[in-house]
Amino acid sequence: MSTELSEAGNLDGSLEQAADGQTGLTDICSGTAGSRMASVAEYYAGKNVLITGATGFMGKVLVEKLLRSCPEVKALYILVRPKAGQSMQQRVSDMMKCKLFDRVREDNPDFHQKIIPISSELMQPGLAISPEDVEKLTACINIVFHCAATIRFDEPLKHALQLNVIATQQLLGLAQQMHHLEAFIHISTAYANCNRKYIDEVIYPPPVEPKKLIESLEWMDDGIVRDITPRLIGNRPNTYTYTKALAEYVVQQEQDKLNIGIIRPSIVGASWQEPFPGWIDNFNGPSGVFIAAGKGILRTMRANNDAVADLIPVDVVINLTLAAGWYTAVHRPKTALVYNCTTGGINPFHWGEIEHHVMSSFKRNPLEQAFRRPNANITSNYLINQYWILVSHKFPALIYDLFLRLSGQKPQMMRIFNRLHKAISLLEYFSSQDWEWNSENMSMLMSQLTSEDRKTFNFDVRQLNWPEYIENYCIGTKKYVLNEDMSDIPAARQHLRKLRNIRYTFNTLLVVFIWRVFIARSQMARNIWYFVVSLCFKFLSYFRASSTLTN
Ligand SMILES: CCCCCCCCCCCCCCCCCCCC(=O)SCCNC(=O)CCNC(=O)[C@H](O)C(C)(C)COP(=O)(O)OP(=O)(O)OC[C@H]1O[C@@H](n2cnc3c(N)ncnc32)[C@H](O)[C@@H]1OP(=O)(O)O
Ligand SMILES: NC(=O)C1=CN([C@@H]2O[C@H](COP(=O)(O)OP(=O)(O)OC[C@H]3O[C@@H](n4cnc5c(N)ncnc54)[C@H](OP(=O)(O)O)[C@@H]3O)[C@@H](O)[C@H]2O)C=CC1
Repeated sequence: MSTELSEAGNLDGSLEQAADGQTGLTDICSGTAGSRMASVAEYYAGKNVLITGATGFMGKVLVEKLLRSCPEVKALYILVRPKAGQSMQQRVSDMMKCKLFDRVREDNPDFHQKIIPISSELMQPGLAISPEDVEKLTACINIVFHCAATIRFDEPLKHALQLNVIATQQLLGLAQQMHHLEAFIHISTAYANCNRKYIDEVIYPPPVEPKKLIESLEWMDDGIVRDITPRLIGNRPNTYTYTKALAEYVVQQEQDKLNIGIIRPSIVGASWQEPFPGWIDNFNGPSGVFIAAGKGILRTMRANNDAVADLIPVDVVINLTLAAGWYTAVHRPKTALVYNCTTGGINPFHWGEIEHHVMSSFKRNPLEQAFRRPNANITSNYLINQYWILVSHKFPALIYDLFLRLSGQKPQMMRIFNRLHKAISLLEYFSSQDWEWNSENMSMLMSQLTSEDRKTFNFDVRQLNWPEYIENYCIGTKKYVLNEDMSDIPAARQHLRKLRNIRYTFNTLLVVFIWRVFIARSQMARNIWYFVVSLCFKFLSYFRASSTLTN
């Protein structure tokens, strides 16, 4: 069945035309030449904006930036579902209380009036939006930002397809009913085509015709789908990148009916400048790795020191997204424009450098209650990594769990390491190789902005100072993810000193113990020991004699 499905996709000649969606930048624009162009904030003034995924990491930053830098925006309609026992209203009200919105709150304490939550479960038919809400949205929305997705790397294919592809199709259907829609901006990922080494700003032919895949998976039970997933995703590492590639194709299919922009960010990290340097609220991507290393839990990971670490700050992605929304609506490109939102080609930084700066930052600003002193190394060698996993992860976990057991507590360290190893194994694909992205459209977009907009919606990553960014990122994980207080840093340093002393004591005891075992069992070890000790004595007496002579 898997072969049939993938072959069906690959043999479909019409798919090959998808790549032809690329058009020269000079002939894509129509309309506004000659007249004074509205600035980005002026464009959003009086507009009704629809956002999916507004409760997520990037969605929240998008909502915040729109409210802060486009204060005349009319309303933000956000699609939200109830979750984890919380109603939609409760979730939105909690979100608005979050620290991220402090600056907006200062500027406009009533900012919440502009946020209009719409109940929606994207996995349901019709996105589970009520008919009244559909009517409201189709009557007033001017621009759509589609951020919602499952970003889990271990998501079962059916689920990932339902959310990342089918929900996108449904949203496109809704968008087509909108009477005043000016632009549809879809957030994809720079890794949608990670099966290629060079990635252009085009939509590549999808690995399979999405419609055929959807029809085929419909009748299969979860077990069959799980079995054929590796064959279907082929040389992509997970269902996430696979379904994001399919989603791009689905979006492109509507380019004749809608003005479309597709944003492809690489690895989205903490904010660079706005609203605060280092803002981050999750463990995804590198953040979890940094935290695990800062806590002294993670000591080794497979990554290529010399590979480019294509991190991109979340505020850069959002600034580019808003600018792309403006450009798409104002210039109405004839085909969907793709923006590779990456740093590697413009201001490259490597995993080896990240390792160095993360470690030194956590030594200066330690996390509270670290398990061990932060000291992580990356290596591209499988065997060396396995060795360090054994010595620096499993062995200490075993000892710590033994200590917990003896003191009547529940052992937990081995379980933590097993989860960490699972997470890391899913990330290593991305940290062990590099890709080259063309990001001409990012430069083109920048050239279209006024100098004022270039400052307000800054996505010029040439200005990014990596060591400073990484320092703020690490501090951000401490402040905003772990909710640790900066005033506790002296205590955290004291804790690290204690850990260092424990390590020295432990190492000394270990050497003495091993030596005692050897001495007790082997005549040769005893001879070596006496030889070394007598050599030391001779050296000491020579040293003493020569220093007495010189005095
Ligand atoms: C050696 C140190 C020096 C550093 C230098 C080297 C650094 C190398 C870093 C390499 C990073 C490479 C990153 C590549 C990313 C590619 C990006 C592609 C871009 C994208 O488009 S999408 C965004 C990326 N998506 C993700 O990152 C999602 C990955 N996560 C998952 O798929 C799942 O969460 C995972 C890892 C399978 C775990 O699943 P599960 O066991 O079911 O756990 P939960 O998700 O429910 O989470 C439970 C609990 O754990 C916390 N958590 C989640 N992830 C991590 C983590 N990586 N580290 C630590 N903790 C983590 C999570 O918040 C939950 O906490 P609760 O308190 O809520 O229970
Ligand atoms: N983070 C990264 O490194 C990168 C992300 N991207 C892309 O950016 C976009 C945003 O990612 P990010 O903010 O990090 O992801 P998050 O996981 O933080 O947010 C996902 C959002 O989607 C919503 N969502 C998920 N499932 C459903 C559902 N069934 N019904 C309604 N809403 C749902 C979530 O809502 P809820 O709160 O209810 O779960 C949440 O608001 C995605 O399209 C992703 O592919 C691209 C490159 C890198």
